[in-house]
Amino acid sequence: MRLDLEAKSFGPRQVLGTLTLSVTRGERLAILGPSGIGKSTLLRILAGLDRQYQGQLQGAERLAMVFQEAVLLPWRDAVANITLPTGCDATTARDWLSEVGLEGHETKFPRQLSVGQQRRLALARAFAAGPDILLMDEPFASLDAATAARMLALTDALLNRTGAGAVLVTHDPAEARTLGALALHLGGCPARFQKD
Ligand SMILES: Nc1ncnc2c1ncn2[C@@H]1O[C@H](COP(=O)(O)OP(=O)(O)OP(=O)(O)O)[C@@H](O)[C@H]1O
Repeated sequence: MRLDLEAKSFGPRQVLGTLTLSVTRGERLAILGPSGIGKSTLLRILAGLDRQYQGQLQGAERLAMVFQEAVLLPWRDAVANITLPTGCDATTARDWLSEVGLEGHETKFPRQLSVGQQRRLALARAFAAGPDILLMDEPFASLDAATAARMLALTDALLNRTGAGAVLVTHDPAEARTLGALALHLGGCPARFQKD
């Protein structure tokens, strides 16, 4: 996919300026920058969730998104949390649960899972959708350091195994390095990609 952005504004306030971003299967990008600079706004444009901008988005790739909060269906068990949004069958869902270390938790509801387990369920759901590109908005934030490191390693392994590309929004350059992602730094007003 490729985004040629000219401008993104909220009302009279221009948040993002001219920038170009392209990513395909097997490639990994990280969007870095301070709080409020426009990282999530940029990711929402890439995801097709925000169409109110000047510019062009190209690409027919299959996308899946992972958010900072797991955003699960509270009244459905772990398997249904994967089958309902993705349309995959229960066997595939169980396989993905096992891939993320949630074997034995198939019939649990989100509230019966720890925060780290809920995040892994959200990751399993994202990969079960068979994405070409995984869009991730701070998926490792607000986890304790050990859990975040395990999630990062798991994400790396699953991206390797599936060949999916990734765009990671993060505050943390170390996360970008661990994933081997090309780091793009947003800065300025309106924000653009800064040269290193
Ligand atoms: N729906 C909206 N309406 C008006 N302003 C918005 C809206 N969404 C975001 N903004 C503003 O756009 C700017 C960029 O927000 P964004 O959430 O993209 O930043 P961010 O870099 O992801 O920040 P953080 O790292 O804190 O999540 C902020 O100043 C924010 O207040």
